Amino acid sequence: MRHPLVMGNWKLNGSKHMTGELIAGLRKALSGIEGCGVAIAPPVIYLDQARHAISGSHIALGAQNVDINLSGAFTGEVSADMLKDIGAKYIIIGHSERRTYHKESDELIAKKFAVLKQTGLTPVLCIGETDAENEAGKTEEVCARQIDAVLNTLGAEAFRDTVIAYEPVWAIGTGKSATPAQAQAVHKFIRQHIAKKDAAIAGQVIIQYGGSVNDKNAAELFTQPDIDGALVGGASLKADAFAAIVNAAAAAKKAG
Ligand SMILES: O=C[C@H](O)COP(=O)(O)O
Repeated sequence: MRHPLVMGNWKLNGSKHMTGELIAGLRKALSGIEGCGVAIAPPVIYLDQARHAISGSHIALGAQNVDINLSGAFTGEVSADMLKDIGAKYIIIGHSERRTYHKESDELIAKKFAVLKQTGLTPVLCIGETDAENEAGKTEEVCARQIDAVLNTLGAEAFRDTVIAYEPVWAIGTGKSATPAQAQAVHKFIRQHIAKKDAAIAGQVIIQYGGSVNDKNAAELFTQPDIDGALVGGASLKADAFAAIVNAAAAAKKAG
């Protein structure tokens, strides 16, 4: 039975002070929450501090990127082995900011997915269409292509115990979230697309929604049957807002 996962992607934000304060606030606000997984992905330089700060809590550690190589002459990169060593579990790959600013291709992202699986880490595969693609009615085509890069190279089994984050690019950081109905339609399409290869795998994969999720709109998004939590950017930088989103996911799980 799959469960919701709410994950905070801090992106390029934070400091030693902020990491300590935010995690202390989260621990307080999230104590006793059940039925919803929680993870945070601070910048890589704060992972070790964050690992100590979340120790003994239900908050899992995540990271925002990984290299396809495990070691060697790859200046500036961070490997899956290193992320595992530092205690990270959920690793975001294919975020639209990396696809856009770092020109990451579907093929490269599929390789990242593979190295994470080999290392025993959990990929959080971000997919989603741009505004222009949405306007052109290409949402399903784009999402299918981004999933197929993994499906066609690693097979449906690779999606066991993994996470997909549907993040329409036009909704990220804009304050303009997809409506619950819009998001549900795409999430259903994603699950059905994987189910064409393996229904059991499709049924257990966690499909998060991401894109301007906040403490006001989260509850309604989580009433949708194929939305399993959220990948949260801006609102994950405030303990109260992030905790409210986690609470909404836990309440939705309890209700239904
Ligand atoms: O990874 C998170 C997403 O990019 C969403 O960011 P946002 O919540 O600031 O729109």
